[in-house]
Amino acid sequence: MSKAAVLGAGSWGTAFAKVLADAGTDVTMWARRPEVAEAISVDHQNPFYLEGITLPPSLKATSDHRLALEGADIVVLAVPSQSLRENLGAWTSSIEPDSTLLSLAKGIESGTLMRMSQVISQVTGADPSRVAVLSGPNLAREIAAGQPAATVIACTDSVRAVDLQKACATGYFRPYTNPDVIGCEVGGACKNVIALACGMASGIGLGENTNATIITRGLAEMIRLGVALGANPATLAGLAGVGDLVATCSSPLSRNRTFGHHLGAGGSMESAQQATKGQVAEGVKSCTSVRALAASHDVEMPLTEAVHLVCHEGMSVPDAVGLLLGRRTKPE
Ligand SMILES: NC(=O)c1ccc[n+]([C@@H]2O[C@H](COP(=O)([O-])OP(=O)(O)OC[C@H]3O[C@@H](n4cnc5c(N)ncnc54)[C@H](O)[C@@H]3O)[C@@H](O)[C@H]2O)c1
Ligand SMILES: O=P(O)(O)OC[C@H](O)CO
Repeated sequence: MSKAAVLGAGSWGTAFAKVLADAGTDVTMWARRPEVAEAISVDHQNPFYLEGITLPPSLKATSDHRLALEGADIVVLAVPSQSLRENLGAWTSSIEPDSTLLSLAKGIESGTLMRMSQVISQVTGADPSRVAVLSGPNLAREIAAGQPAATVIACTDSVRAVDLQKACATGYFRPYTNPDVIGCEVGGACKNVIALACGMASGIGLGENTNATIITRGLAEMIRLGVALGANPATLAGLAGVGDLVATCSSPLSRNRTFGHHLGAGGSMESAQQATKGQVAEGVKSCTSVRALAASHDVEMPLTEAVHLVCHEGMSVPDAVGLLLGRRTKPE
């Protein structure tokens, strides 16, 4: 039986730990706060992030990362992108030498413009073949409630990908393997930015035509960037691209969409942060890093640019809409 450490006990870390436990994997979670670890181990609940969900009694949690990592052959990294490097620095010496490192985070690191798998290899020294990424239309609360969904596990080492697939396949969660790590990471990071744009549009009262237009043109941006970085465009036509875009851009459960909606409705960055209940809306920081990554590869990403201008340079949402619609016309 595989032994997994899930490092991070927020919404997705908790929901994915439940998936692993339901699949028969031995799981120990690490939570930053001891009270979160205690609620998971003793009450089989995580009321801080997934209120009302009962967790499997077999799921254990600790606030000591060394205990979680002891003997783990799967290490699941479930903290926000911008905190991964710092957290990994503290965890690296306790990670088992040949374990597989699975990233759940969907973002691009500010400043370095690195994908999460690159950060993981750089900080831990792990060969890239040991690093995997999980990404797809996976809103945590729906998965935790056992609603059927699929996902992609990307790893250049197909044996590790299949081992991970076995460790998390359940009657409600269907993982597909894919060797395209870059495509999965680009899809996961970019869809959050596009979901912010969809939320902004709904916040100013725009309807489904606008939503569909943003999703479709957002996909075009994502594919342009992915191809420039070496991704297979077919990955972005799959669960980790279109699939995740549709789920995140359409659901009120999405923190990114909710954040954007509050900005569109006239709220401040601070009130939008409160609306997401302190949980991470990765696109707010990643819009700037994705924009910079695109610029460094001469890739045009006008929606990403507009989201950056609204979030970080004080542009109003109506002005951003005007900017986008005022661009020169061109073939599709
Ligand atoms: N929630 C979802 O539906 C979902 C689904 C798929 C992927 N993801 C991705 O998974 C990653 C984690 O998301 P989440 O939903 O679990 O986030 P969250 O905000 O719900 O929880 C974040 C967790 O990381 C911990 N943490 C450790 N160091 C931290 C730091 N320096 N700053 C902030 N938190 C820190 C927090 O204590 C918390 O347990 C993100 O990249 C997100 O995009 C989320
Ligand atoms: O709540 P969001 O916007 O972070 O999106 C959650 C997941 O990434 C959906 O797949």
